[in-house]
Amino acid sequence: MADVRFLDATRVFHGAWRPAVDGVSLDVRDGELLVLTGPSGSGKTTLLRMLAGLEPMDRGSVLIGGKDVGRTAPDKRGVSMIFQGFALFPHQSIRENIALPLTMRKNSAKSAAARVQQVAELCGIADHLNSKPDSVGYDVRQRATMARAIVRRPEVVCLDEPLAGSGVPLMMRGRSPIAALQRELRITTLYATCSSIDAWTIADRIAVLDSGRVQQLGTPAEVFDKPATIAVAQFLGQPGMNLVTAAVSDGVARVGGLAVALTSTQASTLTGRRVVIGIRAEDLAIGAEADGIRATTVLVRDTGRDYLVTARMMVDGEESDLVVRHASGPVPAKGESVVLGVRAGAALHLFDAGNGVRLPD
Ligand SMILES: Nc1ncnc2c1ncn2[C@@H]1O[C@H](COP(=O)(O)OP(=O)(O)OP(=O)(O)O)[C@@H](O)[C@H]1O
Repeated sequence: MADVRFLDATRVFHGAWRPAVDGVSLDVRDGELLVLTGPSGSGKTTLLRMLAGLEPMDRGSVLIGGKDVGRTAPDKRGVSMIFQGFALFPHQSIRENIALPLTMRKNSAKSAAARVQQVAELCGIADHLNSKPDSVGYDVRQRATMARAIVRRPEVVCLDEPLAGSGVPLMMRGRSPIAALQRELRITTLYATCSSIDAWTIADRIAVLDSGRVQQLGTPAEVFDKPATIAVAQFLGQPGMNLVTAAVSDGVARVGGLAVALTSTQASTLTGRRVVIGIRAEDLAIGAEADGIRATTVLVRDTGRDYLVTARMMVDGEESDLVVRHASGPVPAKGESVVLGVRAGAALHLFDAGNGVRLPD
């Protein structure tokens, strides 16, 4: 096993107007499950492919276990890469699927069989080796995917959207056997996903990418509680954070009936005269404050547990939508006027509207 270090890793595809991966410096700890997340096209796959040696680097370097592998052939890097979906061949048994990386390298049949058995036992699927992937459950299929990834004893495993297209329902995805197995095996793993929910539930640490750059690196709680940029705030959470632009005068940001006093450090850090106030849906309440934000309900969605109410407000002549998680009390009808207040004790997030960076708390 090994740690991984990207230093200024950069990849510019021919004809592209900006780098796909743009000066990424990132340390992945030995034995860690690091989730790379961010919107589609943010550079997750390209970064993994650079680590695996499948994509050249235009600048920067990548080190595995302290060794620069820039000139090391992909099959000598000790990186195992699993692409989208479970990627198990349906017509082959689980035994054959796990053995594939060995048979492709012409290992002797005897040693391959012994290694497959060993890995299957390690992954808790020895009883299913003769089954076809479609005839076993979700848990076994994920474990078989991981078994195939580690059969050649890699130093690092890369999983690129392993659940995409797998038909795994969202409610099951948080209970990830891949993540559970990774914790048992403690093999350094990079896991790319567009799903902030997957990232939140399985990661030791999350790296949020946007436009090829790492926006923030931290534990799920750190990143969720204190998003470093507007891009991270928008991306993480279901629904994403409400963001409202407010003008600042005399150290106070005002929008609708909402007034937020900036600390002196925040005021001196601000590069312009506008902030973006971030409020999570669960931190807003309907009809809580007479001096709250006046808005009109435009959409009400029943989640089964509560309601997500979208209310439209006008800010400087422009429409802006806020989503409120509404768990109790009368549900407003579409078209109804409402007043939105910030719940007592709720965390408000302040960002510099000029550069999108979080203001110091
Ligand atoms: N082979 C390629 N040639 C040209 N451009 C590419 C190539 N591969 C990726 N890109 C571009 O590089 C950027 C990053 O793509 P990448 O696939 O790494 O992002 P991603 O975050 O993994 O997205 P997704 O989640 O959709 O897979 C995108 O703008 C994409 O269009």
